[in-house]
Amino acid sequence: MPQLNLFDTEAFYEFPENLLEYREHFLSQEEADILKDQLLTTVAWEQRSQKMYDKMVITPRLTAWYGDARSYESADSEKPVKAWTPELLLLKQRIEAAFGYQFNGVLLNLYRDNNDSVAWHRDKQSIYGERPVIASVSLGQTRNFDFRKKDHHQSKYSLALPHGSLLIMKGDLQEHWEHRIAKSTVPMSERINLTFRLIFPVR
Ligand SMILES: O=C(O)CCC(=O)C(=O)O
Ligand SMILES: [Fe+2]
Repeated sequence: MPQLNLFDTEAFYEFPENLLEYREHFLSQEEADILKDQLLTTVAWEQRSQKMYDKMVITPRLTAWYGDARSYESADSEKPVKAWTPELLLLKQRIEAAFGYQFNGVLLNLYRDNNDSVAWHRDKQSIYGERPVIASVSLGQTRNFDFRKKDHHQSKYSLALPHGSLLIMKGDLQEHWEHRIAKSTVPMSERINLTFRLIFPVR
């Protein structure tokens, strides 16, 4: 497994290779530049609120959902889903062709600067159970993607996700590991992350 860096050697843990697939240069520099500019200006970015320990807090990043037309009626009002744009559909099809997985929706996150983040969590919303396959494309500012074992927080991994990279999370990853993008004290420019998922009922 290339490019998996340990957070800290004391917290060493063998990261199971069957949980991740990684392509550092999935998109060329030019493709990634074009897509990033396009998404920054055309996506319907929204700032949402989420419940955290019984309080509503503003999500520290902007988000948007796009997906299959047949998913609209299943989407709750908290998560309005827009129809695929041509560039998002093309990217989805390219990942599907390269890896043989299937997706019907994508969650986009925009981290505007070093103060934007996503807290430790697991992604278990899939109707396909505990072992969803999620394909994550990163554009713009390189940020560290941190993992920790759900029931053993000292077991940590951190992976820097650069412009144009693709990370696939699969197997028991969401069952046993949490992940996050931490805030940073270092000034940073914007980063877009797209997570393609199979999340809506397929009929
Ligand atoms: O920004 C990322 O790389 C990950 C985002 C994430 O974990 C999520 O949207 O569930
Ligand atoms: Fe996530």
